[in-house]
Amino acid sequence: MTTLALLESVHQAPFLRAAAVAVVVYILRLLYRRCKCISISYIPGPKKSDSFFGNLTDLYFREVGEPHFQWQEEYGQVFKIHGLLGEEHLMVSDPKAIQYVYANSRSFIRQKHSRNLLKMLFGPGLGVVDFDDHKRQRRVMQPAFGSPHLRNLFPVFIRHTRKVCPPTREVVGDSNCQSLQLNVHDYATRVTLDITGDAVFEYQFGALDNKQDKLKEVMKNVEAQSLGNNSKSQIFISFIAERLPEQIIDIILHLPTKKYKYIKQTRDTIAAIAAEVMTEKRADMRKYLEDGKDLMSLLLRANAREDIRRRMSDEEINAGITTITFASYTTTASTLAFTLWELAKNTEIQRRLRDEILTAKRDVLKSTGIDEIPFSYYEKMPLLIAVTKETLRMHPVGFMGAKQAVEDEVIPLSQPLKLPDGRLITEIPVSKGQNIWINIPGYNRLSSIFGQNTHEFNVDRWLENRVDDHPGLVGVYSNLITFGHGPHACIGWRFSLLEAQTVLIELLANFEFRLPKNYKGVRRTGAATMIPTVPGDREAGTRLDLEISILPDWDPPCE
Ligand code: HEM
Repeated sequence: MTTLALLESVHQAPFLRAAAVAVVVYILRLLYRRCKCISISYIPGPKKSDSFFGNLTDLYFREVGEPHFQWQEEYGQVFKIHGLLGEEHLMVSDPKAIQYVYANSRSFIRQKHSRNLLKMLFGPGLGVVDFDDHKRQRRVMQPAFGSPHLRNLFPVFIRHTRKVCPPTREVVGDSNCQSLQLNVHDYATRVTLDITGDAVFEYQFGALDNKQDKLKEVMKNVEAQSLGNNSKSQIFISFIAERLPEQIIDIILHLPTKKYKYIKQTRDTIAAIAAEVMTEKRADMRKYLEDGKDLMSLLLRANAREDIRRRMSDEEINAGITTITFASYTTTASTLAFTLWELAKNTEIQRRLRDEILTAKRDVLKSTGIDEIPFSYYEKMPLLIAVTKETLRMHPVGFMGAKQAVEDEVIPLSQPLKLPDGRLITEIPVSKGQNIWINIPGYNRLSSIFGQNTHEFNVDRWLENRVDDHPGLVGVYSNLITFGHGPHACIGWRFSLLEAQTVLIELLANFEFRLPKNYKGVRRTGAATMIPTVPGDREAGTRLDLEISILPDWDPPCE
């Protein structure tokens, strides 16, 4: 193609025109930033792996954690990595720096490509909006995720959890040998989707009854095949496309690539479900205008307000439903699957945890006559809590802490950083637009916080050493950064803990989990969240196979 023909096609195709403008603006911005001199060039860090893509190929193509741990080992808690076209990014696992970046939500917001991707998928929901819009939406939704309301939701958790066991027992029981290899992620996804729908919106997805095949199929594809970047050309297209002005990002969804085709399919499917939820609830509007603390009542009451400072628009409510659905069920399902994987590898811990669960069940049955451990009792189950914390530490599924400075800022450090010329610095000035990655996998493995051998799954660090006794560190739960920190920290962390623990109790009381006979490992793959995949076979989608067998002599049975 001649230069003239190329220019002509750029001129004629709106997307190419927008892309060309984005590249030019980007290069000018880069040059401007270089001239302005608040540079981080002097900070040590890994060499580029690729002259064009910098270290982004490490971040996207290697297993989640591998580059994070390697660089942390080599350069410490603060280092520089290379982005596309010579851009320089900061990566931090320093607790004080993390605290500062997360807590100052007016100075640091989600990186633009990540914000655009979420906006494309869900619209202007929590996680995408910032500043006053974020404060307003968060204030409306918060009561639905507080401890008092969760108490009301517990029966919903139990109801759906109990639906997992009978069909699984049937499938395993029919297999002649009383054990079977199953994709546990699939079961976890179905139960968390059903719990989210019912507990949050009183909507019955029916995934455990195989009613929501379309959504499940779409979501399986979107995570494994399109929300990450699987090739250099995908990194490049995402780089351009997801940096376009927010007002026109929707045109990207018409790009003829597999990635955006899946994203569009997903968006259309979940938007249709959100619209269905809204229509259904509006038909029964009076019920929601009362004093309920469930999310639907809170959203619809906010929608009906006259005061625009407290009102939520139809578009925001739709975005709220889709954001919560996605943020809730994918994350908790993968966390559950990683928990079962750790228990399959550590059979002695699995045995001890099952003992704790069965003892609790017997105690409760004896004292109350009810075969159901109330959630207030979970606090008296130290191993259940330790297994949960250790899994969240080892496998933080929301692994991408992609932040960007909105203005020139100075980030403080908890310990001095030694520069190559011998100088020690205790803070890092950054300029407006600087990309910062919170090294979430790396922080969760810091031995200064979590003790020795942090790459090993060891529940004793929580039982004996009480590593969460350190006061004033980061995170909303036990010094872990897994649920984020500050105003944008996970709104559903308590919901997720209660849900995962309830499902785990039921599964371990009924089944034993082992590594499958042809076990080839599990790959922690980066997409929008961290998902388990089969090593060397991303096309197989999100998958974690384990060998399951029915436990003998469990009484009373699960339903
Ligand atoms: C193990 C399960 C989960 C993990 C690891 C997780 C992790 C996270 C993280 C790290 C963030 C912060 C992102 C940032 O810094 O911008 C976040 C935000 C969020 N999470 Fe979760 N999450 C989980 C479960 C849930 C559940 C169950 C819900 C809802 C029921 C939920 C809803 C949200 C929402 C709405 C946000 C955006 C909050 C905001 O920007 O104000 N998450 N989550």
